[in-house]
Amino acid sequence: MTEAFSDARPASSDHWEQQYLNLMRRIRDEGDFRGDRTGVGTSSIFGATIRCDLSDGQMPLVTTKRVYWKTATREFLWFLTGDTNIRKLCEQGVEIWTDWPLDRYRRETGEEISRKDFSARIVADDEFAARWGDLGPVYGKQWVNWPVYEPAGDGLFRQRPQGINQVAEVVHSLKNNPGSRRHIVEGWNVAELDRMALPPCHKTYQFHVADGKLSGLLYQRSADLVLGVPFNLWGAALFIRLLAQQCDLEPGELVWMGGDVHLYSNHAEVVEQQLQRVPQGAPRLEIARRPETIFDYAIEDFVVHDYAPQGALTAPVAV
Ligand SMILES: Nc1nc(=O)c2c([nH]1)NC[C@@H]1CN(c3ccc(C(=O)N[C@@H](CCC(=O)O)C(=O)O)cc3)CN21
Ligand SMILES: O=c1ccn([C@H]2C[C@H](O)[C@@H](COP(=O)(O)O)O2)c(=O)[nH]1
Repeated sequence: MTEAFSDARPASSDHWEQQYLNLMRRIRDEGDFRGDRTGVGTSSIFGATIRCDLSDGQMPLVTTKRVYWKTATREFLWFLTGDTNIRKLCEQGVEIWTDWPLDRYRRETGEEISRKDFSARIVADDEFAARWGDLGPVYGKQWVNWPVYEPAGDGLFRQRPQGINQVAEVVHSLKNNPGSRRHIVEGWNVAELDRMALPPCHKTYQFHVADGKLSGLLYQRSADLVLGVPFNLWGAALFIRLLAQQCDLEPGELVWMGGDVHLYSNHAEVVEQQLQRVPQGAPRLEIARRPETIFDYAIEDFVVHDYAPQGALTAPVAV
């Protein structure tokens, strides 16, 4: 390659987000079109990787459209509480999970309530929230309270009052045995999948320490590239940042691996618009406080610098 040619390359070609856009383009051009569970239809490929450097506060925050990183952060902090009821999300104006309980409510009662009214009722009415707002034993429950059963004699089993806190265990293992190959947080509890509103998509996190740096790998079995993945990349990077801070490590790299990575057919127009855009800037996350444990962060602790996203692109979510 000549000097002149290499200078002519757009500065963005080594921007991490180019991997995201290249994947989007590849699925658009080469994906297998099929009907899917939601009835919307997708183009899909199997197996993809995105790698992002997290040094100096860098975050994989998509710049070619506005991504609500505070919403994604609130969702992540909610996972860490172990809560599985959408009420705490709705209270904060986070509606990304509301469509699933709403769908069930409409199906079971036949009532044509709007999403706004449903969410308001979840917030206002304890009993209603308990009856209709729970997603089943999804992410948070498995992360911090994976159920354990122990023999109770006579061939019977009882559930231990406290399940396994995988997140606390990973903090412990990172601090005490950094070279371990077993730093894993798993959401795929096979025995409980049928009680979950949706089986986990970002199902397996693995962490790795080398040279004082903490890297993380997320295996996501099913990936809505337009709506879900920007949130999932943020969440996975945030997970690394929180663990790194708690364990006195520097953030290393995020490796994202997708299984079935897809574009919903009703996102086609958004995809075309987004593919015209060029990634710009390097947003950074500052964590303003170091709380006692990984379970004590609050939304106010997070400040994003240098995020000037291109215009919002809205797309419908397939339920
Ligand atoms: N089809 C589908 N895609 C998903 O990404 C997804 C699911 N289902 N089901 C479970 C969760 C819920 N997630 C969601 C749901 C909605 C948005 C969404 O509508 N995002 C908009 C608005 C964000 C906001 O309201 O703040 C966006 O423009 O990113 C994102 C992630 C991710 N997951
Ligand atoms: O964090 C998430 C949660 C969900 N998704 C997407 C991936 C799929 O489009 C749907 C889930 O449908 P399944 O039939 O269970 O695969 O939600 C995501 O991308 N990220």
